[in-house]
Amino acid sequence: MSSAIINGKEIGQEIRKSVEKRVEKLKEQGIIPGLAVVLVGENPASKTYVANKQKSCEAIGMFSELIKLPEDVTQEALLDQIRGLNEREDIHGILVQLPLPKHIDEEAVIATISPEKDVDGFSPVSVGKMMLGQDTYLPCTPFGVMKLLEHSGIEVAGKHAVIVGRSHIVGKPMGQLLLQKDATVTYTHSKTPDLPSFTKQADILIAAVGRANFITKEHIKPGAVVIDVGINRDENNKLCGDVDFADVADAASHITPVPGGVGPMTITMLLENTVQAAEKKLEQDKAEKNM
Ligand SMILES: Nc1nc(=O)c2c([nH]1)NC[C@@H]1CN(c3ccc(C(=O)N[C@@H](CCC(=O)O)C(=O)O)cc3)C=[N+]21
Repeated sequence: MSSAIINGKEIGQEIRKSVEKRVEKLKEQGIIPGLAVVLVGENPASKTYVANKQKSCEAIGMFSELIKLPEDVTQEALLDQIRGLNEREDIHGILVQLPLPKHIDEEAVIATISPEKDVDGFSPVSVGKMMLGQDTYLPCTPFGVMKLLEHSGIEVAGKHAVIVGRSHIVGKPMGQLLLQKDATVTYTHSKTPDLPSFTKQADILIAAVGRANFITKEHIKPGAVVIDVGINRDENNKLCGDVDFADVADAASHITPVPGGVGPMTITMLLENTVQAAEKKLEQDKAEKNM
């Protein structure tokens, strides 16, 4: 069997074009969508990601501001920064780059982001609304995976989706979004015995374990759709996913590469969420003026 490679870069570009049109519309009404990115410390990977996010914002005419704080910033100073951003009229979305240094209470930081500006979809309010199927910002990576499936013409309803990994930011919400589209969902994780016996039942397999080349063809049912959310470095420091692409590619019907699969979609959905935040704020401001 030969598999179709799902091109996240291309699909992401296509979506970005339509997001860019919405940015132009907002500009005609005097609004420039603004994203604040808070970066704590000097983690080189975080710096690269943050630079990519800023570049992507600017490429479609959005405004992005980087708030760089030292590694030893206090919890209170960080919370103050976020409270300040919550109040800013020109900032529609706030993203605090994770992970944060160990002395910082990550949960408290995320909970301080105003839900109206939580374009990452990580805050307790956003997560709760997502679980209830209410209107909210969806976490960018799972949201991006849903768009990849949609744009690739892959039906989700009635399929068995197996998620490997249960992180708050990928595995858990990924299962919810698939469930909302009528998939049957199984969660697996590090304590799942005989993992291949579960993954081999997957019509759609989501690999979000954070271990390089962990998923091999022994885990795959022939014809399965394989979505690789991992971003790891192999022994040669080369970027690679959680899926051993060369091993799995022939067995899968569709597969996402790393790089060029899910990663570009994560950033695309961050742009989408930020533009949506700006649109919502404009609508609200208009409604208030008419009262
Ligand atoms: N608050 C927060 N929100 C995040 O969304 C968030 C975060 N913290 N911390 C780190 C992770 C990681 N992440 C990536 C996004 C895009 C690519 C991406 O575009 N990757 C390219 C390759 C980039 C390269 O070449 O290094 C690709 O897969 O093709 C990767 C990683 C967002 N994260």
